[in-house]
Amino acid sequence: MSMNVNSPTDITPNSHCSVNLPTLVVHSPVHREHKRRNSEPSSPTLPATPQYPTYFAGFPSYSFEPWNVRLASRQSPNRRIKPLPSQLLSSNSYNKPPRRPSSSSSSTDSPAVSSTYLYLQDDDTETLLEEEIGYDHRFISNSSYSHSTISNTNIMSNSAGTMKRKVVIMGSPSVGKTSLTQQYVSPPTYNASYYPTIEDTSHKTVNYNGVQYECEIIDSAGLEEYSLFPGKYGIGVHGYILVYAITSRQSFEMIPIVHDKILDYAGLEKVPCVVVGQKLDLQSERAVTTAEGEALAKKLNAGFIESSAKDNKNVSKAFDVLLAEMQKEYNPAPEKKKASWWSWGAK
Ligand SMILES: Nc1nc2c(ncn2[C@@H]2O[C@H](COP(=O)(O)OP(=O)(O)OP(=O)(O)O)[C@@H](O)[C@H]2O)c(=O)[nH]1
Repeated sequence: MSMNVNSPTDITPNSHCSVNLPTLVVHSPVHREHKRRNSEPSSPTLPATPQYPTYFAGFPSYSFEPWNVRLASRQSPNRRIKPLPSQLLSSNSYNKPPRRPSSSSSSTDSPAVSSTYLYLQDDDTETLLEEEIGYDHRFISNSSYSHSTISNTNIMSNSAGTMKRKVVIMGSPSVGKTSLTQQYVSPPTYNASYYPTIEDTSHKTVNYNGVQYECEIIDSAGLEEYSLFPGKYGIGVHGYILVYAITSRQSFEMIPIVHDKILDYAGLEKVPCVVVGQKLDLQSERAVTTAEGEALAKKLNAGFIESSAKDNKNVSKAFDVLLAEMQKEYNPAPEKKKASWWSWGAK
């Protein structure tokens, strides 16, 4: 606000005027932090806030201005950053979702969510201020913001205490993903003919380690090295079966690539996985040793098994290994109570 001042007599104690004075703006880290914490009030011209009635209810609303906000997901601080989806940029405002519970939380189960980082980009200094949020990727990847589909597996699927598990089977073409799935879901099923899969979903209820799981198993199309990772396989998925054929070196080399794509998409350091060396019956054509398979699985922090869908060998074990990995991640056994000091003396 400014006003021309003609002479000193124009200025009276009550005159509504101000004089243009140089303003010193200091953008200290404290100032930026203050800005970040007080980013709540937004311009009245901003479009309406999208509503997330169930999942995001009860969390404080965050409003951002498009020129200094950028949302990115990443696995670790040095990883590549995904661009902000246009629909979120245009929305400008959303409710902050709940934090992702850590695997050590006392909850019996955890939601299949991805850790995502939210960056507030300071317009003056380009400093990235970040805030970790627990975040379901459907939030950004589904342009219709259809939150009715968000899975929160903290909730038991029914009164009998069954837990839902969504599993995706991935790997190179023709390694035996479909054969493995079919043999598991409805044994004995084995088809020597090869029909490339586009996508197939099947269900099986299993009891593992005293817990009943309702598994949704998605048999995906074979991936090539430069295939784009299908985003839908990074959403609400609890675990992955990464399949190669022991007869194909190339399919084995695809495993870390697929694994990396999954982590990249999910923005996580770790996802429950089992590496499966398929076609175990074809020993004479073996191109990948068991030790190599084990070493790779260890490197990827995954379970490992070799199987033959043809002979129905280790097929259900492959799924059990994944269930074990998922149990470790989502519903670990409660820590044993430490003996208190007085109980030592009582012995
Ligand atoms: N010898 C042997 N052949 C197998 C085994 N599993 C699958 N096959 C054969 O390998 C071929 C491919 O099997 P699929 O199960 O269709 O492989 P896939 O990985 O689902 O293939 P895509 O749909 O292209 O991704 C078929 O001819 C199967 O009969 C196995 O354990 N042993």
